Amino acid sequence: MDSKPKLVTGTAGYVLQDVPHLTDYIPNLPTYPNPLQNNPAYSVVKQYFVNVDDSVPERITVHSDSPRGIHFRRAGPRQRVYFDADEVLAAIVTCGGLCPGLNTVVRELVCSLYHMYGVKKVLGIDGGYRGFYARNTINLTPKTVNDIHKRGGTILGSSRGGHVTKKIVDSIQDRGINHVYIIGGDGTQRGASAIFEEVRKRGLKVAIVGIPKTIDNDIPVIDQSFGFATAVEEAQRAINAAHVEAESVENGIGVVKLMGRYSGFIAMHATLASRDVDCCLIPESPFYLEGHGGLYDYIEKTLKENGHMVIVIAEGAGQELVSESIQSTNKQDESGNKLLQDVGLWISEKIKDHFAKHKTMAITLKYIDPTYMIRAVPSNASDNVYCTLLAQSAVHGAMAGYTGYTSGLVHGRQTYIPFYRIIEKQNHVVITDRMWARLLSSTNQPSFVDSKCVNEDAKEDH
Ligand SMILES: Nc1ncnc2c1ncn2[C@@H]1O[C@H](COP(=O)(O)OP(=O)(O)OP(=O)(O)O)[C@@H](O)[C@H]1O
Ligand SMILES: O=P(O)(O)OC[C@H]1O[C@](O)(CO)[C@@H](O)[C@@H]1O
Ligand SMILES: [Mg+2]
Repeated sequence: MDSKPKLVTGTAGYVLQDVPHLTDYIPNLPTYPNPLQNNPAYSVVKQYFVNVDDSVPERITVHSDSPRGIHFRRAGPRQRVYFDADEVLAAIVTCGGLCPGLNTVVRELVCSLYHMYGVKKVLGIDGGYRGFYARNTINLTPKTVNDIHKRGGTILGSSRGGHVTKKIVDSIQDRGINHVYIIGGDGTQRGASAIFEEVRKRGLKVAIVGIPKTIDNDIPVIDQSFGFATAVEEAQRAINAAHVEAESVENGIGVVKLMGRYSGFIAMHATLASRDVDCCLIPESPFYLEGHGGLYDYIEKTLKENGHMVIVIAEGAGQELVSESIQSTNKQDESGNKLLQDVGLWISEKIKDHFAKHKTMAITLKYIDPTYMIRAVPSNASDNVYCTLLAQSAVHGAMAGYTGYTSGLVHGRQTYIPFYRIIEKQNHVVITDRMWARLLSSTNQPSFVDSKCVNEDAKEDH
């Protein structure tokens, strides 16, 4: 059975959704003074250690009569730790699709363990979850990871599928691993939660820590996932190319397909950043092609006014329309994620066919699909800083005996979030939210929705 959520309540409706601690199921664990107390880099910093009561609110927009609401435990170093440095054998694994910053997180986990806590035994698990069953692991030291943040991808390798909880925990137990840092998206965090439950059931002194990774930015609760900003930045190159191509010919249309299986954050942010995009189509906002207020109408109007246009489409957008014209295959990847039809190619053909058939105007359309280019690059400077803080927070938490949590940024503060909050749902663009309204007013595209049909319950402020 899954462990129960740990809730701490206080006055005025205060709720702390706390994370598990090793002492919840192992009594009388010895503690040690935090070695950072003797580290000149940290000991001079006033209030460096986090107060045990510090927590971060989930919602920061409040009214005078609002209850204090849900909070998460603030991340950071504690006065006392539950592991002696020599006792720790840490393992790091990267799972799921690539994302800029994976190598930075790996590097900073290794360096934080070594330099802050004096932990010398750190293993890299080769090729995702299935690597736990493999014979080989990769020895990680500050020297071997020194410049890996300059490279895209992950030096550890990654994979989809292959998660067998019991076999993974057997491997953790057999090897004597007692810190497990699991970097990955929603599927990975589900896997990490299952590993935590099994570890707890077996009563093992093993900290299981998740670090959220996804360029789709579809992990809930956290402000933004690492690598997302880099992916959005890289997407600008494709949009720029589409714009240059489109404005160089009469009635030129540039179509760019960007990643985003179920969430259109990359497309939305890339559009807002670029200002050259006239229409952004995302999975959360159904659209239609024909008739008044449809896409064809809008394209015709924009071309008449500007002579060219750029359309950005997220890979998961309009899948229901694609399935109407191409037979849906229901194919899945090894992790069980549905494999999508190529909506970029489909919409490009539809637009070309429409204008050829109706002969309203001659158009030239160029389709750009940067796919893996936006996630295979190394992380940019701000993502590198973000990855560093995430990794350091993850290590502080494990050393302090916390477990079963994802390390994440909430309103600009590092926190420890219980797995059940991370895996309960996916983060989506809320089309009744101000951010989408900002996009609509920047592109001037039709909203494709009838305001009367908007579900009031779906409204959320950002
Ligand atoms: N429900 C689950 N329980 C246990 N393991 C899971 C579950 N879902 C996925 N996994 C495992 O997690 C790993 C990664 O999952 P997935 O391929 O879905 O990528 P992800 O972590 O969601 O990242 P992304 O979607 O950003 O690429 C895989 O090894 C998969 O087997
Ligand atoms: O081809 P792969 O490796 O399965 O990855 C594709 C998927 O991974 C992601 O980048 C992250 O989930 C999605 O946007 C995309 O659909
Ligand atoms: Mg996923």
